Amino acid sequence: MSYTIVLSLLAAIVVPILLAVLSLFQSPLRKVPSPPNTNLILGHFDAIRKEDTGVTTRAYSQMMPFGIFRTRMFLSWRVWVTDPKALSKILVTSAYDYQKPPSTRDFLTVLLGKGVLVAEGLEHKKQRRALDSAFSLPRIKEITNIFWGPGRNLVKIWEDMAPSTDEAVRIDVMPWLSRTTLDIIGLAGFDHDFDSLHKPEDKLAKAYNSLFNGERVPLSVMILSGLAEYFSPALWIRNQLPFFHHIKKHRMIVEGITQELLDKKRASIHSSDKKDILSILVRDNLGSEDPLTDKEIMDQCLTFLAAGHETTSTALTWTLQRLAENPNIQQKLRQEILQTFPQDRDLTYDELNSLPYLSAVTREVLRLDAPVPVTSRQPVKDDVICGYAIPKGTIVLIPPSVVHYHPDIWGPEADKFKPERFLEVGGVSDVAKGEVNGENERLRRAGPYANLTFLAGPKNCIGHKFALTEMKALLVCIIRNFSFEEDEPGKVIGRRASLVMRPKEGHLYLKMKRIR
Ligand code: HEM
Repeated sequence: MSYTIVLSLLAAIVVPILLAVLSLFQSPLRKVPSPPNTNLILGHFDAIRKEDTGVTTRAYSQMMPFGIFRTRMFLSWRVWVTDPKALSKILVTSAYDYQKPPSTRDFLTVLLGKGVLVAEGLEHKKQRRALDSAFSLPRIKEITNIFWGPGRNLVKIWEDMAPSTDEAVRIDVMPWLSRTTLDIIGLAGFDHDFDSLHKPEDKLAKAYNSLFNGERVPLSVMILSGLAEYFSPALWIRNQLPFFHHIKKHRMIVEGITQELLDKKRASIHSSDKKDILSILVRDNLGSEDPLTDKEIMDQCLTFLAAGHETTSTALTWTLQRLAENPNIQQKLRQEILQTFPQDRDLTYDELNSLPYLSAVTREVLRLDAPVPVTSRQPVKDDVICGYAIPKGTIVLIPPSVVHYHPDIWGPEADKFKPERFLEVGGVSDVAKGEVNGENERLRRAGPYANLTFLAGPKNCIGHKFALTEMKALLVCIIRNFSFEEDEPGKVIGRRASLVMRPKEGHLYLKMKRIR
């Protein structure tokens, strides 16, 4: 009897693996160009994992003809797409036929619930419709004033840490920026003051750090996620690992706090004209023919907290590092801010956007250090991309960290930090926006798909205007008050992507000095 059970179990595991091996040999994906690799078991994944985020895949993409290439991860192929026409199909025209893979959606569901980041098809359209007004330009203009409070709190704390204009202090900027953006999303998202800048022991801040600042995703989780493509119980086994229990535990803490916020909001919704995202959502929902359920609203809250917090703080962390590495650019930015607005006061949305160099610096950092370096999709039916047959279920990877560094698109100095490229009339920026015809034919063809920081199409980042405005407001606060130097001049800071692309060592030290 037990012999039969063992045999059945073995068959349940071995047969799908054998079928997977067989399908590799029969797959039409074999025709997609692929860089060489020598690791029989892990395939290209081994090299990709060992290097800093983006380094290996950038090398692969430049080795291959432009537009599409294939790598192997264990027993399955991954197809990387950088061709603008193909990207426009995957992200825009056929966006709902290209879904997030089940293992990603399952992972995000454990982390955030079933908010708009996880939803697909009609469910996604419904959720996105419900959220659109809260993230529209007029709303962002209304909440820009909220960004200054946490910005000024940060400046005050850093002033206390760096009391003199003569002496620099060594500071890990990352946790401070993370707390600042958490406080901002608390106020702008829910009209709630977490004040995590002053309360490092804040329950939510701690739970969040545990969720996002944790260890690298373990190899076992990656292997089981890969295996799940052929053997679906692998997903269940993966979700029993301690890594997932850790996530669930901290998520429950975050969920408890957001439930309190939602209850408070509901209780006062008729008597308030608050402009925060949750108030607008709850208010719009009252008059909607197709309202979101309580659970759906809760899950949106978790999604904003996650999507709107670490992405922006990571982008700001990289901005300060880039400015420390480039003192001339830092000085030019400071000059623009001080000359245009000599008085230190809260700026409006339009005033913030009247600073072209600030805008160029922000865009250049988001190009080179895109917080989401790669995302994935899976076609729900067979398709053809760049002339190659792509069977239903293939994992298609869309890598901003490759596209943004491609010399064919961004020119021979693609890997250089050069905010000026966004200021040249008829230069890369205008061409990428599709506004003028530039000299670089490839860039002109790439148009909006040259810059994928916030992706494109119906599932693009709903918070991109929020994020850009928040980054600019915080940079104005910081750069007019402090200067930054590299901690170890010339040292290359490694990049590591878990959910967002952070410094590999888990911290980012800089030398900071007060300016006045
Ligand atoms: C620099 C900062 C940010 C970056 C680089 C960024 C990037 C992205 C990217 C690449 C996606 C698409 C992911 C995918 O479909 O695979 C996305 C989606 C999303 N982002 Fe952001 N984001 C940022 C800030 C924000 C902020 C501040 C918020 C909210 C306050 C936000 C809310 C969202 C939401 C709700 C989605 C899901 C949209 C949908 O699927 O319809 N993001 N973001």
